[in-house]
Amino acid sequence: MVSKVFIDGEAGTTGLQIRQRLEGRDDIQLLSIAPERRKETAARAELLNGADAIILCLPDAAAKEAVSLIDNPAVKVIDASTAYRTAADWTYGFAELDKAQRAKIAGSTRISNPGCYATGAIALLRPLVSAGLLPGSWPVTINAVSGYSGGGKSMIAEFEDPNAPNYTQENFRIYALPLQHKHVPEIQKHGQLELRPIFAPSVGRYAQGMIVEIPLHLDLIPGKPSLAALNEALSAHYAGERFVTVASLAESGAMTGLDPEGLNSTNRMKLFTFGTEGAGQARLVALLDNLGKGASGAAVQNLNLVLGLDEASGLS
Ligand SMILES: NC(=O)C1=CN([C@@H]2O[C@H](COP(=O)(O)OP(=O)(O)OC[C@H]3O[C@@H](n4cnc5c(N)ncnc54)[C@H](OP(=O)(O)O)[C@@H]3O)[C@@H](O)[C@H]2O)C=CC1
Ligand SMILES: CC(=O)N[C@@H](CCC(=O)OP(=O)(O)O)C(=O)O
Repeated sequence: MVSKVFIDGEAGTTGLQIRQRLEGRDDIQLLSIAPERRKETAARAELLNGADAIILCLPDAAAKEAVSLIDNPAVKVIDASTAYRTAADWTYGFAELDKAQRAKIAGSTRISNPGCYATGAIALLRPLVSAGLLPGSWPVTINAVSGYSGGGKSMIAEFEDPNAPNYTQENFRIYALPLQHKHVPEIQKHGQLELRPIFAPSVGRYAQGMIVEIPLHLDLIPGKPSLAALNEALSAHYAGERFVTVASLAESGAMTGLDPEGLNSTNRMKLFTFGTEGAGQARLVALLDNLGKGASGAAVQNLNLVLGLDEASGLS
């Protein structure tokens, strides 16, 4: 059976990458809208209701409008925006969240694709909170760096196009200084944190690739977990997963640095537990492609699940 898929916002950064991942597949027929009609309500409504599955790659307001245009109850929706990531009636599209999530995604018609930073942070936090190694009440801080494609077409122009009104020659900057980044609510909810985490993101002068890290004072945490215990809990949680892997303590211990571009163009994420055993501190790190497991790759993984196809189709 061939499933009909419509990507609303297919000309954007996330939409284009999803399109590239789906093109050439014989189990999927891509429905397209004429570029000049891509913002016309009537044209979009027809495709939004005529597809088996749709992927929304739009700003939040446009994503909400698209959802309001759907009246065919059979249509399966994957939304890449922030609009529904903490909504109770939507399923969070991180298949590796816990043992039940994959089946929940497969059985849902409303799936919110996680934020890129949130994917890394939740991947590190959730298993440790679930295993009781990190109390949900712990004051968590999260630091991260992203390539500029994370800001979509406008940020790509800011860094690449000297004629863009916002063109910059900066090599690096921190941002989200009022501590109100849009990913914080989903990190808090799906990371099972009672306290709102402090999130300190930054962007560098490279296109794509992301590092998300959580430093911990292990000696202050009840039970004083060891680095090995953290590493074991992460490894156990992701055992058998194809797209999320955990470096062994030996591998992490032998490393002298980490390149944020290391998993570019893949749907993979790798987790590391850095530190010196016995020294009471840990630096937990997630490496992923903000446009891969952080966006388009995850969207295709969710599409495969919801259509009952091989979860890894079109993904590496
Ligand atoms: N970039 C990333 O790393 C990630 C992005 N996302 C999310 O995905 C969504 C899309 O982001 P991104 O691809 O980066 O953004 P882009 O700005 O690159 O693309 C957005 C696209 O949506 C189109 N669009 C805007 N409004 C409408 C509308 N009313 N009707 C139809 N099309 C519309 C835009 O058209 P036009 O071409 O005219 O501008 C553009 O093509 C956002 O919600 C973002 O938060 C999620 C994870 C990661
Ligand atoms: C570098 C940069 O600006 N990144 C974006 C986040 C990436 C993104 O688009 O967030 P979603 O995953 O929620 O769509 C930001 O911080 O707003």
